[in-house]
Amino acid sequence: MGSKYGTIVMGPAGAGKTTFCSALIRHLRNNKRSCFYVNLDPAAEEFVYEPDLDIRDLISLEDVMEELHLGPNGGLIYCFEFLLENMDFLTEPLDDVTEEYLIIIDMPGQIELYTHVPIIPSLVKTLGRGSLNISMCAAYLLESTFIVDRAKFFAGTLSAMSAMLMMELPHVNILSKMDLVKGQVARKELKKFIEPDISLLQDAPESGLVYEYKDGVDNEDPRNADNVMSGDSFAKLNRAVGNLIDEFSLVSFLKLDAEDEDSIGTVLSYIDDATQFHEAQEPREPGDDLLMDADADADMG
Ligand SMILES: Nc1nc2c(ncn2[C@@H]2O[C@H](COP(=O)(O)OP(=O)(O)OP(=O)(O)O)[C@@H](O)[C@H]2O)c(=O)[nH]1
Repeated sequence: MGSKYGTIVMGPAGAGKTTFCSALIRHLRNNKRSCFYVNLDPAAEEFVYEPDLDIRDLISLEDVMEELHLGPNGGLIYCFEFLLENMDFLTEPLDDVTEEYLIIIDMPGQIELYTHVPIIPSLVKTLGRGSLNISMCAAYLLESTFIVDRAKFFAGTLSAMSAMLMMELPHVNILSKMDLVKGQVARKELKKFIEPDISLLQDAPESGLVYEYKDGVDNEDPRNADNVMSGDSFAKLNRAVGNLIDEFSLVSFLKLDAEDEDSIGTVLSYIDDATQFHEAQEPREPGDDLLMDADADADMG
């Protein structure tokens, strides 16, 4: 177990990452806990709480785009490659952070940074290794308004899973901006998204299916369709994706409303569990293990 604790806050653009970081910092301060806030978004603009460490002091996306004539995504990848070559910028200040701090790392919204290229996974490995040895957990935010469109919601769930696979970290999934769907969706309906219920995907209307036939062919025969997928294949694909999510039963979401202290507190307690911060604070009494074994035996019996 590491003697430093941290969370890396990820998720698609606009999911509410920076707002969540601010809410988390506010909550930690209210509860007399310390935190060390790291901004790794080289295109970030404004912060409620000034970062303790900011990638923009090393490199700015604007400069990279201007000087190297790169677009925003290529520029971002360049910034992270530059950071990886200059890891002292990150590791030296973090070396001095002590165990009572929660290190909060605010990431950019381009999900390809964690799902397509191994840049962030290798950065995370560096932080978790060696003298730093930070016990990390990923906090992955998905916007709750996605649930109005099931396909979009499940695509978002897949991106969360993809990040889980790439990062190989304890992972907390969060549905952000819950205030925007509160009162709009019945509690029972919402539950099917919190613990993704794949029947939602199977029941999805097969809208969007297009059959296009070439001229002069038998239009009754789907094999002559010039494109896309038949209704059957589409339903089959949905089923396969649904089963994949279902078998990966680790995917469930915590509800977050950045203005609601209780929801922040709940998310924080999951982060503390995932980083094993809780465990380090509450050392077990000798004999606890025996008690647990006895309980387990009783349950088995
Ligand atoms: N209603 C509501 N709005 C929120 C909440 N959290 C964030 N927002 C809004 O969502 C927008 C995006 O929030 P950010 O925190 O900037 O999102 P981000 O994920 O950091 O964005 P990028 O860094 O650009 O990827 C802002 O207008 C926020 O005010 C929330 O809990 N409720």
